[in-house]
Amino acid sequence: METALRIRQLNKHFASGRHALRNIDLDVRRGEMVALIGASGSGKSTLLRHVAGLVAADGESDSLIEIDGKRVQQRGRIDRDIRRVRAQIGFVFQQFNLVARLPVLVNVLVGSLHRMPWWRSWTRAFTREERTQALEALARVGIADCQAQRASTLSGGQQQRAAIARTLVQGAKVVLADEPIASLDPESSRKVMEILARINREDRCTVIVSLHQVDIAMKYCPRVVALKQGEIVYDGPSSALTAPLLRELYGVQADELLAPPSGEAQAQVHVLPQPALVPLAAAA
Ligand SMILES: Nc1ncnc2c1ncn2[C@@H]1O[C@H](COP(=O)(O)OP(=O)(O)OP(=O)(O)O)[C@@H](O)[C@H]1O
Repeated sequence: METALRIRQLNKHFASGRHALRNIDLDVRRGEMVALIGASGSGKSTLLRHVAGLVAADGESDSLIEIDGKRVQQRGRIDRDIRRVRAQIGFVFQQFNLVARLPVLVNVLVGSLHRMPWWRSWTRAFTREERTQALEALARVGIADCQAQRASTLSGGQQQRAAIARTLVQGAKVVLADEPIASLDPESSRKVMEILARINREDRCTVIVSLHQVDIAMKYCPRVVALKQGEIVYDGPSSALTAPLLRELYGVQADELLAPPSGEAQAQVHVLPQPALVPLAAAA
């Protein structure tokens, strides 16, 4: 088994005293597409930020996070070589994180900066080959015709697709998408999720995507990891995650996860067979 992500004993207390992540152990195999679900405040973003090496775990813990066998952080210390590890990780955040005033093509080309000598990255002297590659990535996500526009003029869905194109140019092995569809309409959400599923299938890119809605997770991700108050309460096939099981796991909070952004896929949750409660250990 090629492990794309390994997390051991991850704990995080914020300065406020909030215990945001509790004893997280998680392995994701290369080429998996995994949904991270949970009610608001359950720790999804905090977990992804730890995986990205943007936040350090509790110092006194025996924690470890590795991507593709390379250490992101251990015992609360971000690895010195984190830039090299991050070059393997593509980020797609809710807030798009594109440079608004720059053209879409340049935003996508930023994905290739880690392969360049510093002087070229400073002058943004991209080669013809790099530009062609960026255009191909934009074509794959269906927005090649927007390449010359400023990023700020794109719709939310288009900006998210540009962020995905940037991860393609980067050659990311693992894509971390933190609520990438949270602020999008149903049609844009569908497009973004389909593109993520396609790069997972076609490029064997490991995708870990945090989502609010279970119906979307079930539609696109074979595996679901569910968090509740910083703890993994379910890790298993999305097909086994039924509405009654969610209610059992989350109580009243389940309604937040079952509420559809549109009517689109919600019916799937209800037509599934009665739940076989999957114990955590067996599901992992
Ligand atoms: N920098 C911080 N300082 C203090 N507490 C924080 C910080 N970041 C997150 N938290 C707390 O940690 C908990 C988990 O937050 P997190 O943003 O990871 O949840 P989430 O599942 O991503 O929520 P949402 O779906 O609303 O984005 C919350 O209680 C939040 O208030």
